[in-house]
Amino acid sequence: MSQSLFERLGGTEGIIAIVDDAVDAHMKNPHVSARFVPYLDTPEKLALVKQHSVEFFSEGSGGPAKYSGKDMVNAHKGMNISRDEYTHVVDDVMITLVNHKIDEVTQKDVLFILWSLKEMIIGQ
Ligand code: HEM
Repeated sequence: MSQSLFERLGGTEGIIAIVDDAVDAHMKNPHVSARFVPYLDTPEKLALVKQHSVEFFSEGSGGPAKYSGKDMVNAHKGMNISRDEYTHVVDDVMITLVNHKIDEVTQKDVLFILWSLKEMIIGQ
């Protein structure tokens, strides 16, 4: 594999588009929408969370960005996210990757990263 994960996700532009569409999908997914829809009332906060998510996936995939958000435990602290909610968020991300025509090896790479973060996100 010669291209980095960052490159295979379409670089910064690609990751921005994926994060936008994944967050839209969370807003429409009845299993998790209540977690995300309130951010429509605070667009600056929504933009910051999206920016942090772009930085997170850029840095984690070999891109140039420096992540400036909270660590995964603290970012989700006090939310008591369930395993079911976690699975729905991962589904939304994977469907977004398919919609963006991201190849299957790259889908697997992202899935593994999301899976490896699971216990930092559930039940915090
Ligand atoms: C699947 C793995 C997940 C990853 C990699 C992830 C990643 C992130 C990142 C990078 C942020 C930004 C943190 C910051 O701004 O400091 C964030 C925030 C957030 N995440 Fe997640 N997340 C995941 C799963 C979930 C799930 C399952 C939910 C709820 C169902 C969720 C709900 C939220 C919310 C509501 C915020 C905004 C928190 C705030 O107001 O600062 N996340 N997440």
